[in-house]
Amino acid sequence: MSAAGLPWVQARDLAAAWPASEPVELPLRDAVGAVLVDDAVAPRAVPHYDSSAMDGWAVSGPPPWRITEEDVLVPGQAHAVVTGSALPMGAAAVVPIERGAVIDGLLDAHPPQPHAHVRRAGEEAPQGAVLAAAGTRLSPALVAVLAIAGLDTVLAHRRPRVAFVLTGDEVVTTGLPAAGRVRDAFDPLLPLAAVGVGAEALPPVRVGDDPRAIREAIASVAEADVVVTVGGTGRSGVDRLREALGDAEPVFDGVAMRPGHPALLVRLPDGRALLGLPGNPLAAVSVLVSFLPPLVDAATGANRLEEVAAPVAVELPGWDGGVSLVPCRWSEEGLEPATGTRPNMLRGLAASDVLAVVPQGGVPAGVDAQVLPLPW
Ligand SMILES: Nc1nc2c(c(=O)[nH]1)N[C@H]1C(S)=C(S)[C@@H](COP(=O)(O)OP(=O)(O)OC[C@H]3O[C@@H](n4cnc5c(N)ncnc54)[C@H](O)[C@@H]3O)O[C@H]1N2
Ligand code: MOO
Repeated sequence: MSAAGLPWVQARDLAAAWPASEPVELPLRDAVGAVLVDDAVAPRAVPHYDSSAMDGWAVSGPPPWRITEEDVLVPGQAHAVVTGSALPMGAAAVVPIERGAVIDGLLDAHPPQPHAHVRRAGEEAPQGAVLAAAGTRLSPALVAVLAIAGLDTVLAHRRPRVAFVLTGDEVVTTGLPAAGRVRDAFDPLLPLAAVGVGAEALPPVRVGDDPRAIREAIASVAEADVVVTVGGTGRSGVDRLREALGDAEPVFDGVAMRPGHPALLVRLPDGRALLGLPGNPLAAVSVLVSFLPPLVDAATGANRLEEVAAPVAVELPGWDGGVSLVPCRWSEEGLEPATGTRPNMLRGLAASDVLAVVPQGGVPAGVDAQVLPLPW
């Protein structure tokens, strides 16, 4: 195995330097994961009217209260309300249904505190408040905030669409494969991992080890912002990815990382990014988790490479050739490396929470290692 390749950190920086997509006006329904170009501002107070927080009666003045259907209350009057009802003018508080009794049209209850069970207009946000600042990635909860405030669209960099092109004549999708054949490991793992890092995943496309078919498959996913291929990154006669890529501009071809050293990133002639994952499943995930998050962040103009670190429970030895990505699980003692982590294996990954990034010198027990969270 060759140890040559671009240092892992530099390869991440190149992915993170990808140009951002053009901002678009997005309906809120499509805005989760998008990054705001402008501040999202409350067009009016939230909530925009005084309302009841309980089913019961809006009341004015001290008890007892005569029940009325008038929209304007004077002291001594009560009006039936449900949760969310606009309060009648003149109402000072709400008496919950379980705290009052009506006899002969007269409501009696303990006198409520002023504003008891009343939601005041503007109590969540005044008009003009910044609900989400420019540069914020919209979570589902933030989109709900914008919807409640009455917004319909936002100007944002939408989350990039990622297409997967899975190569390999030997890959089968059902049943027990014969010797020399292998069951597909990547659908739905890779699409869900892409969603987990903030992208939108298109259904995977499958092709054999044929350069023309690979080229056509890449062209067929024109709606994707990032194309991720799997397999064919090697140098054998059946590894045809580079041939399929033709004149695409290499950004990096080979990274000093283990597993995953054949990783490649190219700029397609139309400017889109193509990330090539090696076929070995653990290597493929290691490359995806290393380079898709910075590509997604860059596409949305976010450009943040968050570094998370945690102590390791036992020494993690280094590798002379570059960075090792080691599947680990959290324990009370720190990160514990999994077993079953050869590049073609998956059980160690399935038992892990993160990939620890181990530099050439290794990480002694008790010392922090950078970690990449597994995106599921
Ligand atoms: N002479 C050398 N041989 C290899 C080297 C090397 O440096 N010199 N590197 C090894 C490493 S490391 C890797 S990783 C692989 C890279 O392989 P490719 O990207 O060319 O991928 P394939 O040859 O197509 O497949 C490799 C392996 O992965 C399995 N595979 C492919 N697709 C799937 C799938 N959808 N689900 C499950 N498994 C899949 C495939 O059957 C092979 O077993 O090269 C090494 N060799
Ligand atoms: O580098 Mo390979 O990608 O170990 O399996």
